[in-house]
Amino acid sequence: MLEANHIVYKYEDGTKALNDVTVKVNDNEIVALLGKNGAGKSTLFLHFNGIFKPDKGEVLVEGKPIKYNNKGLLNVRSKVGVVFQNPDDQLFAPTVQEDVAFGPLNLGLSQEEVENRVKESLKKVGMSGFERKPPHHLSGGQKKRVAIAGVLAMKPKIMVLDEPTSGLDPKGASLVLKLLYKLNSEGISIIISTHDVDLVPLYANRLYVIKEGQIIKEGTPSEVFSDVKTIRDANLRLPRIAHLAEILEKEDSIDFEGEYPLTISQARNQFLEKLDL
Ligand SMILES: Nc1ncnc2c1ncn2[C@@H]1O[C@H](COP(=O)(O)OP(=O)(O)OP(=O)(O)O)[C@@H](O)[C@H]1O
Repeated sequence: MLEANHIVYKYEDGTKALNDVTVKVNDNEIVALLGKNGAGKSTLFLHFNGIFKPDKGEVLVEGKPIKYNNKGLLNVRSKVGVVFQNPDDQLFAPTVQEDVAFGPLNLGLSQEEVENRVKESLKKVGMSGFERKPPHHLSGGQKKRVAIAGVLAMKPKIMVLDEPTSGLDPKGASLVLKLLYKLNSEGISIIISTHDVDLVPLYANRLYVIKEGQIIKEGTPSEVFSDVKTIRDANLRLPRIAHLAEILEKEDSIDFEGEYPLTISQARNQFLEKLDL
């Protein structure tokens, strides 16, 4: 569905932000890219819809390399929707309605189709009724949802979200994640960047860990978080529940056999079994 193969990218000042990065999002997957500040997550994501062109390597959408001409980029942007880390970088029209309409208008769709898409997208993100508001009058969580609506209005097959829960309170974060989960169940493949290790096991099918512009681990949440050394090496921490299991293993000799629980339900099952209750 979406592939970045051996991407190398250097900024103009000489910072080598990506050094041979290969990641893949399969059909209908939710993939998370985990990495500390400055690891290269945003730089990689800006390659996914052709905003950045790699110095080396290539990005493929539905098996075809991105073409960096106007037609090619329009084609990619109708398939791959990128939601930036900071919604203020994305929302610039005077009203929510105009903002969400911007992408579909650029696709050359009829006024009627554009209006339908705006209505449908705002409904999906729970922002109907905000059409006339200026985006800068919205809260952080509302801005994120309008930014997502703007991408949804393009009817993408793949959504790329840079830290979709950062800066949101727990309820706001949970609303956004539930929305992404729903969109995924409707057939959209998703890749998210984050350092929120507690939420990741709840939604991601597969994880990549990036450090200093290189992928240092790939696998299911359980495979990745069982590799405690790599997680710490990437300057990340274990999910709280796994950390509790790690302490119980060290201090109370409870053997989790290399597979720490990551969610409350996994913990319940494993604790009941290990503690023989
Ligand atoms: N415009 C730029 N010019 C020069 N260097 C940059 C630029 N933007 C980012 N970098 C550098 O590239 C590297 C990767 O940055 P990037 O923003 O991709 O990291 P990130 O993983 O998204 O971090 P964060 O979690 O803080 O958003 C960092 O060393 C950063 O300082």
